[in-house]
Amino acid sequence: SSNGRREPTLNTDVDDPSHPLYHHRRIVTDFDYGEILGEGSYSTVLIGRDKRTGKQYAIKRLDKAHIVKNNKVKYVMIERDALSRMNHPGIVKLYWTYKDNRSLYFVLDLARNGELYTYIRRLAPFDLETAKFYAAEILLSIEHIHNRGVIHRDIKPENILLDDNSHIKITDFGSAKIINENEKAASNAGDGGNTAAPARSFVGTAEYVSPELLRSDVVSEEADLWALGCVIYQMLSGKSPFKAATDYLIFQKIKNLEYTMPDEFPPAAKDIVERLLASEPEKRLGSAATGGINAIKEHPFFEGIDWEHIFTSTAPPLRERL
Ligand SMILES: C[C@@H](Nc1nc2c(c3cc(-c4cn[nH]c4)ccc13)C(=O)N=C/C2=C\CC1CC1)C(C)(C)C
Repeated sequence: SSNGRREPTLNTDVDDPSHPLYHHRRIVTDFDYGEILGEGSYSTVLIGRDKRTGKQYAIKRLDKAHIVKNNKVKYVMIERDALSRMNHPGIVKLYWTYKDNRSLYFVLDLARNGELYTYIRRLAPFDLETAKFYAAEILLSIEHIHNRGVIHRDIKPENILLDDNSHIKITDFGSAKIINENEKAASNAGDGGNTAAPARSFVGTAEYVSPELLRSDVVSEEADLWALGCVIYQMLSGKSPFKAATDYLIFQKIKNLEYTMPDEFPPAAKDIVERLLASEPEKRLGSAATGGINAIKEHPFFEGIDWEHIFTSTAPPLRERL
């Protein structure tokens, strides 16, 4: 089988009484709705409580009219398809979807400790062990996303949530790209230049955008590894590597690879960040040419990480609990 079984996409005829999951479906009145956790451009994420079980979830509510008016239906379907393929502790799980006459609802894991961004802003620079731990969990989650034929394309501290035990949950697949089988095969056949449609229309968050996207080259999995490099840099320095007053100036810095390592930057981390922040995706640590994701796992920066058990281990104390 190909790497990562193709999970069935979320099957809507769960509303059909003959569907095996018919009795598991949910409707809007099954939940009490609580505080708003975050606002996306086309969505609101709020706390939902399942009236039957009392369990709390994050509920992403999308306004149907708004989505249709702004031609975002495709992105909503991609997000739902991408989320439905995921089955990993480091990625928010999608439990059900339902709709009413105004909105679409996604019911997902609630990550009670919020965004990694909040911790970086208040506590960075992290000590090396803490940065190593979170970098390892992010890497394993990115590996799973890629194995399920998805490129996230918007990995950043705001989309890396922390659960009750301060383990990560990657979220927001609204910018994801799904590599369908024949595209993957073709790009493996080496003519990736023209089959993997270069994602020109989309741009993630300026500070984490990969140089290949700015050159409007083909964007592949390596774009998520570039973003990982930015996040490691940010955990260990407190700021993202390519900062500037405007997006245009940020893009210039990225294209010219204009970033500096602060003096106090831990040497063990300097090398891996430099190898992840490689302009050419093929030369980037973790690309197929450099040995894939295993080449990252084997880097000395990750010395001592127990890859098999990290998600069930005790997360390092993030000094001050928010
Ligand atoms: C990134 C997103 N923000 C958020 N999205 C989700 C959260 C979430 C939780 C807190 C939080 C929890 N405690 N304190 C803050 C703050 C922001 C959150 C969650 O728990 N579970 C699933 C989520 C999203 C699922 C989505 C893939 C469909 C934006 C800003 C777009 C609304």
